[in-house]
Amino acid sequence: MIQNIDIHMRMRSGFLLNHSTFTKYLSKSPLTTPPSQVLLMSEFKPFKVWTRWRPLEGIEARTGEIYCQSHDGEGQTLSRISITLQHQAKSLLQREQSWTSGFSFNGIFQPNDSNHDVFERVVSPAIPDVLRGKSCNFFAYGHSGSGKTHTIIGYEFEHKNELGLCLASAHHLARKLSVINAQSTVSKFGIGLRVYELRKNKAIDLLNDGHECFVREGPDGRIHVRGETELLENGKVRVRPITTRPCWDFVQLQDELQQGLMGRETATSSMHDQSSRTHAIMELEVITKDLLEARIQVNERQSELVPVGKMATDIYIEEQTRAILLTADGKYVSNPDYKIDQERIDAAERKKAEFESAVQKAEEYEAEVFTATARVHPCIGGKLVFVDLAGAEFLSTSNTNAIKQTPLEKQQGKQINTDLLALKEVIRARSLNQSRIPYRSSPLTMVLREHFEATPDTRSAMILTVSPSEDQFGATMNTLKYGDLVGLANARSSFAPSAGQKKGQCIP
Ligand SMILES: Nc1ncnc2c1ncn2[C@@H]1O[C@H](COP(=O)(O)OP(=O)(O)OP(=O)(O)O)[C@@H](O)[C@H]1O
Repeated sequence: MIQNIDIHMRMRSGFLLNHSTFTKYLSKSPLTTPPSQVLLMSEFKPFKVWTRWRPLEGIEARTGEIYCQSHDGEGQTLSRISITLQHQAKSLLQREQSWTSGFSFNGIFQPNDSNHDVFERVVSPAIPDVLRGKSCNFFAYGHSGSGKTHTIIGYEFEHKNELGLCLASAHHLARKLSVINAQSTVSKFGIGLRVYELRKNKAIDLLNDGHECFVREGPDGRIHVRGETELLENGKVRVRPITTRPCWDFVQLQDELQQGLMGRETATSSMHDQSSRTHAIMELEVITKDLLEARIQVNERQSELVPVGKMATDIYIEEQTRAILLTADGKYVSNPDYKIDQERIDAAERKKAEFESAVQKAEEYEAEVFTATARVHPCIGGKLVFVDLAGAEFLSTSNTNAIKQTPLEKQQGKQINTDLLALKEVIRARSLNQSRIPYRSSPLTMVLREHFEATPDTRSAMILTVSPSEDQFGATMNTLKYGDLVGLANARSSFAPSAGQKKGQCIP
């Protein structure tokens, strides 16, 4: 029998992890985010912004190509982009027919650049960080059909040059780990793969037959993505974490990833009929067998604690309820015939404490395994996270090539746009240094918070995928404007004025 049990219920039922142990692990445990509700400027964590133009596709050639120029800033590593419509579009005002960004882009990929070129410039420099145990995140952002899936996952698995960033990174990382493994007799390092997609308010575990998971903010202010809670036959409750599949070589990982992604939902967008209708998140974490086993032990102990904690709460409530009476005029008064059985309550609390202590021990053991493995090599826990966002719908009436959608597909398109609007607001709030970042607006932004707040010394990046087709000018401009906001915030943060430097000197 499977039941969905709200994570908060575990707290109400008295299931509380030891706080210091809990905090210690959350920084490296999968799928949890730091508890910051308010992101202060001092905590602002920028990431790089790249743009990738995709080639013009057959039918698009009829409507023409956007005129695009890029300019490198003098003495800067950042570039700016100008785009102009070559043909007059009646639906747009004159001022809407061209646009120029600030110096906000770390690099611009041209239509003939391969996935391998993108990997070499964007992700490859981050691998040494991952091998030092850090976390690096890569997002593809762009409208439907602009090339996000092509970039992050890829479509041609037989051609090494066209592997998407996720697989190209896995290939690279697996090679590095095999060298490390050859030198170590103590630990064998592998890649723990997690693949899930966000559909509306749920996370779907693609490595576990599409089981539903829930994105929730815990009472500790952290975001948890956890699988279904099951009530087993022996009365045990199991809170399933999202699946981590250990992969010991690249071929195994590629098989697992491809298999998992087959369960991803695709449908017709206004641009094409194989559109990803969900946001897919792929995590590659450096793991060992011992670490995964220690995590399983933590999960087992937590599962054992849930019913015991609930029992303690139930007994307490039962005793309190028996001790009061409801009078005919609707008032609660003490029941003179019942004396609270404090011994019963205390016995249940003692049992709960015993199980809490078992959880704590399992967590401490996990920490020991982690620390001991990190002494062998610091790569343990290093993470690469790839996010293939569902494409924003291009709703312009001027798009004569738009494909017809069913009402359900239109509805999905609206949901995607709502999520991406929330993302845009988060990006805007960050770029304006607002004290409150609206991460709670959508499950997407809740999950992405961890990635947005990644440590400042990582090489995390957003890749804006854009189409050169004139009939997608508005969507392309919107994507570039998002990136511009992020890039300018990046510049502000990186070039925060030091003594003697004028405020805003590096910002156009
Ligand atoms: N850089 C590129 N080089 C060659 N082909 C590309 C490139 N980018 C995209 N394409 C092709 O364009 C089409 C649409 O790309 P893709 O499916 O990656 O878009 P998307 O942004 O993921 O769309 P959606 O959000 O609707 O899923 C695919 O056929 C893809 O192979």
